[in-house]
Amino acid sequence: MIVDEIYSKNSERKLQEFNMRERGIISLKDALEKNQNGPGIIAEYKRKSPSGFSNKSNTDILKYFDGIQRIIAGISILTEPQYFGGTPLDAEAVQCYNKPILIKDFISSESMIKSSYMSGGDAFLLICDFLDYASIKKLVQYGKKLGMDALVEVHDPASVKNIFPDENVILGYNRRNLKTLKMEDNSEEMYDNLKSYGLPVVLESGINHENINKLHIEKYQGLLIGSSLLSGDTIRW
Ligand SMILES: O=C(O)c1ccccc1NCC(=O)[C@H](O)[C@H](O)COP(=O)(O)O
Repeated sequence: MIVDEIYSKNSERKLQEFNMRERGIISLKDALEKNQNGPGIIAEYKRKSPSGFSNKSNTDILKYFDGIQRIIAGISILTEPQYFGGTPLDAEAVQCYNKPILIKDFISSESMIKSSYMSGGDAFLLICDFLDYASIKKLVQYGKKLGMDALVEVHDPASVKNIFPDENVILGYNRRNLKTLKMEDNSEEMYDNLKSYGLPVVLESGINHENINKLHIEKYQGLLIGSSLLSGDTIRW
């Protein structure tokens, strides 16, 4: 499975050695909780993805965020180069918008969290479908020491047992099954379970102008949107 491959290559990733932060931490969790008029949009930047997305319309990252900075609550950056065409330079570059930056890499170690922090990240991703409870707990607590929030994401209902709820945690439901790469939306069934933790919940993947009014988005504190916005889609509700 591609995602297993990505995790297995984490040990080969070149980590950020120099502190490229230009500002203090901006809490993604606070930004989503403060967002009044409905869910906050977390706009994701990527040049490509394993499910076949290729960014042809917005190849200039700063031009892209110049254009949408007024309508978004946060920024998601994939710095992974091989599968997403990313680089830590993307995270460093978007600090200028003073929006919370989520490093959406497949984080599996404290050194990757530290590297995300040094690149300008304010939050990081932990995926319950691939990391066990003990790892999620350890990494959430390490990130908390740096002042960072953790987006603790699930797709498979069986992975909910790996959630470690803490004050720096945001929960995410990924509509995409990262084991099959298929969009398998179980959000109706999963939402109440996730909401019972009393933490903000973000809906992720495959959100576009055609389905946004069918996804009951008013229940969520955040929407994580990549491909459709990068392809020029207009998202409004
Ligand atoms: O997007 C993929 O193809 C993908 C494949 C394997 C693992 C993760 C993948 N994407 C990461 C994400 O979760 C999405 O980039 C993010 O939720 C935005 O999704 P979208 O709006 O559909 O681009």
